[in-house]
Amino acid sequence: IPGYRGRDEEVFSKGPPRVTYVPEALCEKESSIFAHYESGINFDKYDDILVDVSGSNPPTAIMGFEEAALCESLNRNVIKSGYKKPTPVQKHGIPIIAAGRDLMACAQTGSGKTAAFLLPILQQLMVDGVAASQFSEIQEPEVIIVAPTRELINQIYMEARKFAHGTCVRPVVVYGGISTGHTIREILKGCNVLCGTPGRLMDMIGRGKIGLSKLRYLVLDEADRMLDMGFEPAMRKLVASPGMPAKEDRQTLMFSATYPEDIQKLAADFLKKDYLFLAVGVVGGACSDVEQVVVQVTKFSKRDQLLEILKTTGSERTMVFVETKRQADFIATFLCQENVNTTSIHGDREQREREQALGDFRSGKCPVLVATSVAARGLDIKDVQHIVNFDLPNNIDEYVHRIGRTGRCGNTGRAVCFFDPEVDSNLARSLVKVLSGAQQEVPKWLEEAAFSAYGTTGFNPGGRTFASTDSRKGGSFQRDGASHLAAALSSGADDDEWE
Ligand SMILES: Nc1ncnc2c1ncn2[C@@H]1O[C@H](COP(=O)(O)OP(=O)(O)OP(=O)(O)O)[C@@H](O)[C@H]1O
Repeated sequence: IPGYRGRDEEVFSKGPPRVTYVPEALCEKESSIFAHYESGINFDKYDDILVDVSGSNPPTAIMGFEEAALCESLNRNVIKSGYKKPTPVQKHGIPIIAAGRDLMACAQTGSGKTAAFLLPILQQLMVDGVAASQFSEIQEPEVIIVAPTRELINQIYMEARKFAHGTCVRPVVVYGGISTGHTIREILKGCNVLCGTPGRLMDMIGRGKIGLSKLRYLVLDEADRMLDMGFEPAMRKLVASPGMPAKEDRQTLMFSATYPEDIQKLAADFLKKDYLFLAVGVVGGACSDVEQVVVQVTKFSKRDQLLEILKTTGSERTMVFVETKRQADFIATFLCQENVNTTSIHGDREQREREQALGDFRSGKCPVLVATSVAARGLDIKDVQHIVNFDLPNNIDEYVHRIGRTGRCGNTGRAVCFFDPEVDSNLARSLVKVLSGAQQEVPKWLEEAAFSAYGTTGFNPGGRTFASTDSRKGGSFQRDGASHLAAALSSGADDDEWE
């Protein structure tokens, strides 16, 4: 029989082929573990951002890492990471978490949210003296961290590994697109801090490799994304899993740069009643270290305009965001034909290819990365100077995350966005708000587009200078109707994790 290769061969198996990809082993050299880029000239300006903590009895903020009373190894790792002074989300977040409180924290992109939760959690594990056991067939982590994409959870894992270096706390990462056998072997070597995307995480729990009875910390990074329509069912399933401590018996921590009010309300289901809400600056505001430029285009002129921009950026790292996976392939191919060194990342590429693409971009081998929204959130890549929104997303929060891939940690960056009035006018109003909120110039034509798109009632682009908006306060935050729904539907189009 043609193609017959024996009874147990994959030829006859149903469903997608088995994933066999195993990522390369990580470099164990300290220079690699602690590799970092420098904070930028605006790092100290973080201190000028208004901070609002709401909820009862918040602990006092710390001013320096020494006040965090970290143990010696953690302190050493903080120093080796090049951190001299905490950012605002760390100054407030660290003592809140150390005090055992639940937290919903909102702080601008690139301002150090990851360390704000990792450091106090690791510190507590060190105090309690946990040690990963290699001899157990079921591993029971003290900490679970979830994030929406594979590359982001891997990055969080790398941060956890860095801060836990030289301690007996063992972080492990699990995500789709890599060999399940490999994942299980890594878990069984011992696991205190489990970083995972929801699909693979639930799979490991379902297979009985991960038990939840020792869980003390549940962290949702990009929390608004984790609780929108795409992932909410998985999160509900996770907290309802057998053995999962009730919310009263665990600490639940949520972080993001954006928090639609409806999501905040829903998030409260996962948090203790007396959770604290920490807002650094404007909830959902863009990072003001990113210079934002909006260019009016037509769908026919975009490609040439992109080429023009890339001529000026040269070998500086640039991320080009597009709306669909097909468009990503198409634009990447086009740029390669024009001799621009380009790679691409999106949900239809194999994990091996995705990691290669990100690696080539990080190293500078390919200075241009064409990406879908799968790369919009959380990724922290050195020296990304430019963002181009070739296609605008249909939701402003997504825009805020995308442009936040530059201008990180006090560095400056530039984001150009193509605005095609034929298709993008529904975003005009919120775009004007975000631009003015970040003290950026608003083009006259865009302001007009915003007026004509929505009428003038209640439209006050410059009005929101500081609006901490804990939804429990009743909220002064106004959102465009149905934008959250649109966001959920659109971002679901290229997110991870159901294998
Ligand atoms: N206190 C600090 N001093 C110096 N560098 C820091 C400090 N805190 C964080 N960093 C660095 O700043 C960069 C951005 O941090 P991080 O990725 O945690 O930002 P974020 O707030 O989670 O952003 P996003 O919203 O995009 O996910 C990282 O490279 C991190 O190592």
